[in-house]
Amino acid sequence: MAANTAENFPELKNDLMLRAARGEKTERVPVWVMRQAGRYLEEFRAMRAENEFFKVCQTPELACEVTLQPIRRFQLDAAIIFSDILVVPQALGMTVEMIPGKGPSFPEPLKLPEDLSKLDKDVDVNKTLGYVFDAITLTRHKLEGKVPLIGFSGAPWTLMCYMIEGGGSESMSKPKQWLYKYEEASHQLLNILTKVIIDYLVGQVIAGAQLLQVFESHAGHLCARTFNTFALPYLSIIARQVEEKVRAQGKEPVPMIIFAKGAHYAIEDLAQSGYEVVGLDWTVNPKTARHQTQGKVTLQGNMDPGALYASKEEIRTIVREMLEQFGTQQHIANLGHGIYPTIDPDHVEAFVDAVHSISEEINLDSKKKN
Ligand SMILES: Cc1c2[nH]c(c1CCC(=O)O)Cc1[nH]c(c(CCC(=O)O)c1C)Cc1[nH]c(c(CCC(=O)O)c1C)Cc1[nH]c(c(C)c1CCC(=O)O)C2
Repeated sequence: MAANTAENFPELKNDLMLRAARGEKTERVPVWVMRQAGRYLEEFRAMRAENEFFKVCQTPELACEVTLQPIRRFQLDAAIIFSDILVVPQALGMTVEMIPGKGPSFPEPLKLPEDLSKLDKDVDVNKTLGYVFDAITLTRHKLEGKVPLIGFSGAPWTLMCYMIEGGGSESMSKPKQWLYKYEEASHQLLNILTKVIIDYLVGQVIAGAQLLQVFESHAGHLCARTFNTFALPYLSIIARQVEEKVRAQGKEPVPMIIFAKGAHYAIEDLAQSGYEVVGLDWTVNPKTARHQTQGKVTLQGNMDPGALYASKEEIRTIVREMLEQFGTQQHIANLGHGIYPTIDPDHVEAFVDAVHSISEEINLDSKKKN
């Protein structure tokens, strides 16, 4: 079957991630790693030496290749399509550059409410982001059903941060000014983003994505009050409308993961916001999160990304503690944020293998006891 059509995909051989996300029983804990395709892999660095960052995103064959790199090396239970959250501001008409050693940069960030008129408000995602859909479809075929493929988008507040701040920042003071000075314009921008994000995520499912993760990476710059006003309502609309619109297109909805980094104050609300899975950063105590979410959702996370600097033996000890705290059901193991570029890939292997072998062992022990 042609690799460019979103049909007749190879049969899925490992559905652990999907079962865990839906709250079904799993014989071992599935695991994947945020930024699992990235600079800690020499084959990724080789690809980047030849190709500019957004060129990799925009070329389905290259994005597919990079997505598969960690899958070839490690026994991961999911692949995540190689792209970036900032392709959405690009689709809205903004210029984004990826500057080596610095990160993303917007030469013309939004400064005042009137700048909203510069954005393309009627984005046709098939035209502007069709390359991501093509990369997803190609990757679904090339994965040969080995593991499911995760699609993703940045969340409205997080994208608003970059579009106004113009890049990374310690304080995100410029977008925060908008929240307090230009409340109406802030909601206008968040609505523009929500609309395109919904279309974008639906398009990813139609193209073949089997789970979706929404990255609210800058939730930690908000407080409970601003999160409830400027982030949570939009996150809920996204979960609800993506499900409805996927169904309306005659497709089965896929499980959705919300990762709101730094939103420890919102875990109870996030568990009721329409997502099947709530991702936790490494500052959250798994037992507290279990208590707050009461089995309503699957939890994802949350080993300190820095723990991959520990020895392989120490990594096993840390993984065991993490699994004991989460329990082995309704859990998807991951780091609490993206992997650092200076991590030794052998330690990623130790992490992945430890999650599998230790969770299986705990499950067998509890079966024997019963
Ligand atoms: C905030 C954010 C961005 N991008 C993303 C987020 C949300 C996750 C998070 O909170 O980290 C999401 C993202 N970015 C990338 C992926 C690919 C899929 C994966 O393997 O996880 C995903 C899921 C590739 C990338 N995106 C980027 C890289 C490294 C840049 C390079 O290759 O030169 C990769 C592999 C660049 C990027 N892109 C972004 C930043 C701030 C940076 C620079 C930071 C850095 O240098 O690590 C924006």
